[in-house]
Amino acid sequence: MYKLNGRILIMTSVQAEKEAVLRGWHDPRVDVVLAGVGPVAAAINTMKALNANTYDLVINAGIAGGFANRAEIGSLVIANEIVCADLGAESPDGFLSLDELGFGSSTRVGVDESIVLAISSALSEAGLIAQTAPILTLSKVTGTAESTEELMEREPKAAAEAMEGYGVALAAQEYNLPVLEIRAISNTVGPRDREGWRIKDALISLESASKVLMEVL
Ligand SMILES: O=C(O)c1cccc(C(=O)CC[C@H]2O[C@@H](n3cnc4c(=O)[nH]cnc43)[C@H](O)[C@@H]2O)c1
Repeated sequence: MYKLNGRILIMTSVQAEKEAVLRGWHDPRVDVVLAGVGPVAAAINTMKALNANTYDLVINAGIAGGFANRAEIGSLVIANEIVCADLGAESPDGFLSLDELGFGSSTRVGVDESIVLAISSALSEAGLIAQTAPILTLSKVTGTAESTEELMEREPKAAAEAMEGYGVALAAQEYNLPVLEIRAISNTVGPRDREGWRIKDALISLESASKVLMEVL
């Protein structure tokens, strides 16, 4: 069984996500801090939080879009890799990541496999629908069939996309801290349909997951 010894920083993008986490996770070892929306705000605000206090683990938690037939609405995805999916260059032959362009900055951040395994097993044992898979970070919500298809082809293992994970992960890396990204699926990635977002359902899943995380970590 995995048990963390120390303090945990949880970054959520908005207040509703913060409240969902705090409804599930009552723990003096935990601070839940707002990251803002997007990877840049998330990196800046995570750095500020890490500057102000000492932590042993950083978690980015929130809602996300799930790719069709990979992650259903209301289910949970725990990142086994945090991938920056739009940092690079378009070309007639497809997207070129920063790594492929030779800038030497990795756009993929790894996670501690033992923590991820412990969490996903505990979530499944608690009866929640959970999987581990890469989670993509993008600066904008994918909103057309073409860009969805391109992304799914380019990242065949990715189950979800959100907008903060990579920013939070880079800040955690600066402090040599392990990082996790946990997302509850609110919508299916595809042509923009804001009415179809099931935010309430996703926030309930996030609350349930937080209860389990409190027991595991
Ligand atoms: O309107 C509300 O009540 C509300 C409650 C909680 C969260 C929100 C947000 O709009 C959060 C934005 C946040 O969600 C992530 N997200 C969700 N779906 C996607 C997606 O399909 N593609 C990319 N990001 C997505 C993202 O991390 C945003 O920061 C509203």
